[in-house]
Amino acid sequence: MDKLSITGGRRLEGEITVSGAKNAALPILCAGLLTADILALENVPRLNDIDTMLRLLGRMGARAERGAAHDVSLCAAEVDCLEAPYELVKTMRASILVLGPLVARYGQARVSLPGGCAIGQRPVDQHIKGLAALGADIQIEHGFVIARARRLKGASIRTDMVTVTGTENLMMAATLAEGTTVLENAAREPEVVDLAELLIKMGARISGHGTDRIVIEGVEKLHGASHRVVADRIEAGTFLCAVGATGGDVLLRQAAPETMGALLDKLQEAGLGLECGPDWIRCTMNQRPRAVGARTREYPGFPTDMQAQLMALDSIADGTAVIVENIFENRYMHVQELGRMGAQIDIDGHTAVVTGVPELSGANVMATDLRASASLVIAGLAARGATTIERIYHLDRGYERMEEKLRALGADIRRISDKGAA
Ligand SMILES: CC(=O)N[C@H]1[C@@H](OP(=O)(O)OP(=O)(O)OC[C@H]2O[C@@H](n3ccc(=O)[nH]c3=O)[C@H](O)[C@@H]2O)O[C@H](CO)[C@@H](O)[C@@H]1O
Ligand SMILES: C=C(OP(=O)(O)O)C(=O)O
Repeated sequence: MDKLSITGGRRLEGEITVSGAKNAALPILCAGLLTADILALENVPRLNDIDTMLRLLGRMGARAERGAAHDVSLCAAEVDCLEAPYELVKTMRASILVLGPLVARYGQARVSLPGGCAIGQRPVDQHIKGLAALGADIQIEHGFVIARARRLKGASIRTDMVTVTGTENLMMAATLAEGTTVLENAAREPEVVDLAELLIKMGARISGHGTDRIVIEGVEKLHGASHRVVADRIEAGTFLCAVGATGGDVLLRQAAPETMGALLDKLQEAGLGLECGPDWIRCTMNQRPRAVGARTREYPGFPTDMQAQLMALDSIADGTAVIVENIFENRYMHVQELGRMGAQIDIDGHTAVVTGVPELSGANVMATDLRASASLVIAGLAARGATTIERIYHLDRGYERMEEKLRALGADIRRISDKGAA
C-alpha cells in the first residue's frame, strides 16, 4: 500500500491547475446511461473513483474511452447488464447513482446497497423513497435494491433531509418520466447544478436547479451532448488551507471561486490574502493563521468536505476555534491522528474545540477517509520534521496527483509505493 512521506516547514509558492470535480464527474458519467448517444466530456479528473465508475459502466455494456488527458467519451448504446455489484459499490458509494438512470431508461435495475462507511451510516432511503414515489416497484433482497417500472411517472417529492446524490439520482430518473416532477428540499450544490446543465444539453427540461425546488418535465428521449466538468471546489479549498498552514503565494488556475463563497470567507478571516478572477484564485499568507470556527451545512453553507482541512489549519492557529459537524455523525476520525502530531482538539458529540498550538511535529499517521487524509497532508506540510501518512488509497479516490501538484509548489513530499519511492 502506498504511503506519503512529507518533510514539513516549506512555504508553498507557484501555480497549479485545479482538476475537474469528482462529485460532479461521477453523476455526469451516470447520466450517460440515459441516452444511446455519445457524451463527450472534458475536465474529467484522473482519480480512482472515476476509474471505478468507468469500470462499473463498462461492465454494464457502456463503452468509455479516455482521450487526451481529461477527456472521456461515453456511449451507452448497448447496455446489457442492469446491475451494480457489491464489490464495486462497496469501494465507491457514488455507484448508487446508476439506479435512477437505469430504471428510467431500461425499466429495471439491481444495485447493491452501499452499507455504512467511515464517516457515517449514510443510508440511501431517500433515493429509494423518491423512486417509489415516481412509481417504481422496489424490493430489497440479499443486500440489493431491485427497482422496476414500465415508465416512471412524475411526482412531487420532498426529501426528509437535503441529500446531494439523492437529488441527483431523482433528477436523472425524472428526466425520462411521464409528466412533471417537483423535487422539494433539493440540494443546491454546484455539482447538482453542473449535472442539471449537462442534462439540459441532452434535451432534459429542468428548471430551478441551484434552488431547493427543482422542476423536471419528463421527455421521451435524451440525446448526446458535450460538457466540461466544473472545477473541484474541495480540491481548490484543500490547497488554500495548505497555503494558509505553510505560508506562501500560490495561484490556482481553472478554479471556480464563485462556488466557494463560505470557504473563502473563512480563509480570509484566518488571515489569507485572496484575490479572485472568474477562473482563478491567488492566495498569499505571511502570518500565523487566526483561529476560525465553522458549522458544516448544505451548500451554500460551509462544506463538510472541507471540515477536516480547516481543522488542520486551526490546529496551528492563534486562538481557539469551535467546529461543528452537522452533516455526518462520525466525521472526526482525523482528530486522533492530528493529536499524534501535537494538535490539541477536544470532541464533544458534534463539536470540536481546537486550541491552536504554535507548531505541530511530524509523526507516522494513518489516513482513515478521503478528507481526513487531506487534513493530514496539510498538517504534515506545516509540521516540524518528517510525517509519513499510511493508507493513502483514500486520498487517491479524490485528489489527482496531489503530491506532484504540491511538489510543483516547493513542498517536500513524495509517494512511497510498493514499487519504490516516486
Ligand atoms: C459523491 C458525492 O457527491 N459525495 C458527496 C455527497 O455525498 P452524499 O450524497 O452521499 O451525501 P448526502 O447529501 O446524501 O448526505 C447528507 C446527509 O443525509 C443523510 N442521508 C442521505 C441520503 C439518504 O437517503 N438518507 C440519509 O439519511 C446522510 O447520511 C447524511 O447525514 O454529499 C456529501 C454532503 O455534502 C459530501 O460529503 C459527499 O462528498
Ligand atoms: C465523502 C466524500 O465522497 P463520497 O461521497 O464519494 O464518499 C468526499 O468527497 O469528501
